[in-house]
Amino acid sequence: MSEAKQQFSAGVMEYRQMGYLDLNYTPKDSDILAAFRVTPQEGVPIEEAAAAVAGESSTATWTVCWTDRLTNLERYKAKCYHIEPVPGEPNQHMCYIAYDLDLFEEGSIANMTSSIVGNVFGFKPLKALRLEDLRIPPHYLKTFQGPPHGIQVERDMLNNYGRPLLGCTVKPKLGLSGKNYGRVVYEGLRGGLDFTKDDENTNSQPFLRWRERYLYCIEAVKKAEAETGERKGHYLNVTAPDVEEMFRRAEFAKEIGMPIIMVDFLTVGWTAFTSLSKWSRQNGLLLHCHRAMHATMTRQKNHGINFRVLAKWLRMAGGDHLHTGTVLGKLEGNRSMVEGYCKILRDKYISKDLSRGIYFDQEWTSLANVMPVASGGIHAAQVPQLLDIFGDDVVLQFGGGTIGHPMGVAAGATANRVAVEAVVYARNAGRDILAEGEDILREAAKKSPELRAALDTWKDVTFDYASTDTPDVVVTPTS
Ligand SMILES: O=C(COP(=O)(O)O)[C@H](O)[C@H](O)COP(=O)(O)O
Ligand SMILES: [Mg+2]
Repeated sequence: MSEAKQQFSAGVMEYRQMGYLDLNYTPKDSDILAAFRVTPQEGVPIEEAAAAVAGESSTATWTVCWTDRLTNLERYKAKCYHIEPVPGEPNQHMCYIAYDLDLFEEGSIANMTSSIVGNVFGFKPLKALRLEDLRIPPHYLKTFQGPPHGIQVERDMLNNYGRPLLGCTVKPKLGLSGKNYGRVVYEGLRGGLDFTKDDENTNSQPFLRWRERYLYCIEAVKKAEAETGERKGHYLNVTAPDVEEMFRRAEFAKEIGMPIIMVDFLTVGWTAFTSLSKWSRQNGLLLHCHRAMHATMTRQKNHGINFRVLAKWLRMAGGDHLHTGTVLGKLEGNRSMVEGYCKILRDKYISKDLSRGIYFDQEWTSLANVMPVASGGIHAAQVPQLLDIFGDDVVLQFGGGTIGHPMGVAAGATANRVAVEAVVYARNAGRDILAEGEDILREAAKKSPELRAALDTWKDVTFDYASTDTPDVVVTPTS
């Protein structure tokens, strides 16, 4: 039987016979490309596993369907065009798959995720599957709005240049009354922070309903602005049980004059998030994005979705801030990986760089960029390393590292602000902030009892655990 005829004979057929493996295919500029880490079940050849991933994430099912002949399946089939073994991991291969642009609805991350990370992750012949990276062509990017504002507009709104922005998550994150909550916000902002924020699960619980929290927070922001002459903000979390309620909260945040809101973009879902992003641009509010729930899919190296893919989708759907991990703090984050996420969020063009886990070149066309947020178990003594890792365009968020200060919340905020200004000043004067970091902070602490107390309290606190997610290819610097 000829190959074409065989392809349309009734019965079950291997995916590679159905044309989902095409190692001679040259991807088109307009194709969406995906890099999958594939671990097949024992006895399943990698070529079949790779073809199945391409098939199940595009047009295929488990048997031949006569309706396949009613369309141009050749065009709509995703094609695995390249397979390579993962160094040091005998059961894993990187499989590169190309998808035709017309497989995806314009401007819809919901549609893209239902396709590329849909059913295929539960497919029985695979032991594990991880989406490591995507190449999004300009043709598709231009159907997205992207971040409502971006880094430059944010700095202009805040009139704040040349240093990292400083934030703080209110703690305890649950249980405070509105008045006490507002006091933390006011103390943090008057002490020198630019932002304070609701935590991911601070929504509208019985002990503190959202409207009351919003009113106490705006009062604190306005008071701190009047006292310091600086622009301040508190990210009001608008995450809500339904979309209508989410917008009710966002509208109220705007009405009372808060310049920024926040949302847990994964738990509200891509459709709700994309609507909120468009609303934020139309209404001139910055949109901070907390990534609660991400580690359920990003943390294990052999299965799930790498965070860099979530970061790309977030930049497409449109957030102004995104949590990226801190490298040094209490939560997962290998340095090379975090540097890669920051490049994805901030740069206009990103080159393939396997040492940072970046599998494709990526041109961002005219989409605005996103401010990374380093948050989770960080404190003033780490500012030299944080500045070395993140540079200036970042929000450094110290929750416990502000509110846990022995002299109080405002003193905690002052310690962080003094540390950041001293290290930025030293760097700008040409000093080596990594080698001399401790001296730089100790010198600054001579005139700042707040910083001295912070250093004495936290200087030895580190979270030194092995990362679960590291690059496959480690490039050692030559000089
Ligand atoms: O509550 C905090 C940090 O509090 P603290 O500063 O007291 O540790 C944030 O929710 C985490 O940063 C989230 O993690 P990530 O930023 O990795 O998404
Ligand atoms: Mg939190």
